[in-house]
Amino acid sequence: MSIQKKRPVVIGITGGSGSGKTTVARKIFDQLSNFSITIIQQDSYYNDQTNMSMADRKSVNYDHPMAFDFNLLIDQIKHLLNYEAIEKPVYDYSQFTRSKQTIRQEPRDVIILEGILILDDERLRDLMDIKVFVDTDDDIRLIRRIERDTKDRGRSLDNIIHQYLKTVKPMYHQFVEPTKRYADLIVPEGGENQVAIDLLTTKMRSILMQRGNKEIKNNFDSTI
Ligand SMILES: Nc1ncnc2c1ncn2[C@@H]1O[C@H](COP(=O)(O)OP(=O)(O)O)[C@@H](O)[C@H]1O
Ligand SMILES: Nc1ccn([C@@H]2O[C@H](COP(=O)(O)O)[C@@H](O)[C@H]2O)c(=O)n1
Repeated sequence: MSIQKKRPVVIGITGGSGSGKTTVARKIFDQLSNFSITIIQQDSYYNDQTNMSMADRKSVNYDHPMAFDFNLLIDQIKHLLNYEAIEKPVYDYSQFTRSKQTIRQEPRDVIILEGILILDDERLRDLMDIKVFVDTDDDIRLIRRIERDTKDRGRSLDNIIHQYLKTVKPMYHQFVEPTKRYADLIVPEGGENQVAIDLLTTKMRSILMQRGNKEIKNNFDSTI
């Protein structure tokens, strides 16, 4: 086995809202926690809308590729690939824009990139070693979204249903679902699919070994 130049492994995990992307990302994180590892969420890279009125911010289509700052995301992933730290933006759902604060993200050997449209941009796809699509039926995703957005994002049922019918569902079928063709692996049952999680972590370990990335015992430094 030839040793390649040390470089972080990037795994992209996509799928519709509520499909189980975050759950899969966390399971991979846990299984590879002996490596230096982090999760980057595409939601952190929603456009900065500080200069817009609240009414305008609320009317944005958050499921369209134009809602995201892909240039910043790609630029920051490239820095992490060069083992350079970044100042990661923080998204504030309550304000529908980026917060003033940023979080310093130190470089890691494993980068899990998770979000609804990460496979939509070819430049971003080209930075990934493994691409995964979490495939979950629309009705299940809607139920999960209702539960999450009422509890965690303070949204009303009327608002969630209106947004789902107006943008979330049509954008899923227009932009998210078509990126399935770029995936190396399609995972039904999301985080409950232990076989898929094991296959992915085994492959990632093998790439990490090939690149000379070492396991760190008691890796207290790993962050999400
Ligand atoms: N396979 C599964 N079975 C049951 N519930 C799940 C499963 N995967 C995820 N969930 C739950 O569904 C909700 C949405 O999952 P999450 O991973 O946050 O989705 P996403 O990141 O794609 O929006 C969470 O409450 C999570 O616990
Ligand atoms: N202000 C916002 C920003 C985003 N959303 C929704 O978040 C979804 C993506 O996040 P997941 O964790 O669910 O994948 C996306 O479908 C947006 O509609 C929002 O509602 N409000």
